[in-house]
Amino acid sequence: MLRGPPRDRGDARRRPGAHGRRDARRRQRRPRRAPRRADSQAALGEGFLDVRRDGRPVNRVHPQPPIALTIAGSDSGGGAGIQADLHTFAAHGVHGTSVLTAITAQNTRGVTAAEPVAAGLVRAQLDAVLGDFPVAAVKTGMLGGAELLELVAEYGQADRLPNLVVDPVMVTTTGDPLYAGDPAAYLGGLGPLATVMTPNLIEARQLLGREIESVEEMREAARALATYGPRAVLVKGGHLDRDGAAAVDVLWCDGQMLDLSAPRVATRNDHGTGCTLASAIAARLALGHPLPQAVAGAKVYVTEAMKAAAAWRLGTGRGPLHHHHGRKSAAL
Ligand SMILES: Nc1ncnc2c1ncn2[C@@H]1O[C@H](COP(=O)(O)OP(=O)(O)OP(=O)(O)O)[C@@H](O)[C@H]1O
Ligand SMILES: Cc1ncc(COP(=O)(O)O)c(N)n1
Repeated sequence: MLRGPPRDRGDARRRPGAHGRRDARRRQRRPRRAPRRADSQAALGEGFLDVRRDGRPVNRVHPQPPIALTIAGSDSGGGAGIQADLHTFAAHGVHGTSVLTAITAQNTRGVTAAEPVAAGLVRAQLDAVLGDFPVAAVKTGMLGGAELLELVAEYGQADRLPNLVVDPVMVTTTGDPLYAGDPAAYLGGLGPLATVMTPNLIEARQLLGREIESVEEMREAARALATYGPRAVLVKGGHLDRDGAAAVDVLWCDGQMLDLSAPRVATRNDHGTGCTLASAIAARLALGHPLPQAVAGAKVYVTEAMKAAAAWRLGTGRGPLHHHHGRKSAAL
């Protein structure tokens, strides 16, 4: 279990008196564990979330949450894109900011229309967010084509996109194309700037121009993609062996290969799994988790979100995940 600093128990415990003195004696006896935190978080106040074994964050009192940014398209159905990312940030106790790159007319059955946001307006959103908030981690999703990809790369090259998680979104679960540019531009443009790239099987095939049919070939693909400069590459195996017992992803990180396996959830609600995974990684990086733990924890979070939504019928096609599983509604 990843642990943060001890919980702030509130004013009552800080008042002088018997309990206060007893607590003070206990604190003296117990050696204090040094909190782990990212440098970028030092400026953001105390504390980050504990994460349970099942990946759900433990609710802690934060003087203020860290901030993450998603640069992605809107999904009118609320299952993927910006909407999934902001749900995921909120579920992790991270304040979400967003730069909209495209508007899609989309539901659980597919995409019926999509328009990119003008580059000038994307730039204005980036300047508005990055010029004001101390953003601790960034996730990119749908960029639509070369123009916005190059624009985002410009901000990365200027060191303005810390802890950059690049989800090279090219096509939806339902088979609709979301990227019109050359796949190689992803590797050249964002590869060297990425902390981690998270292609699914189809995207990894397009990026490398070769077939990937097995976990061993996913490992080779992760190694090959890492030569373009990202610190880590996660090749996702959601589309491999759909009838198998496990959903296996492979992570190449700092020269080491890790297989991340989770029980395969029997569900038709798998819309937005890739967006959710990438934004959960970004949220955990913003919270100060080390990279491999951030990726492993994010995968557990996605598995639990899939399980919790398996019986939902929110649309007639492939529905969204339950991003806030394990949490009570604010209306209760
Ligand atoms: N049925 C499932 N049960 C458990 N985990 C799954 C299942 N399907 C996908 N996953 C996991 O979800 C994450 C996203 O994987 P996937 O390969 O589906 O990415 P993606 O295609 O980018 O997602 P999306 O469906 O949003 O496009 C991975 O960790 C993958 O292993
Ligand atoms: C705006 C937007 N961004 C990303 C996806 C990919 O998600 P999925 O493959 O689950 O449809 C999507 N459908 N829409």
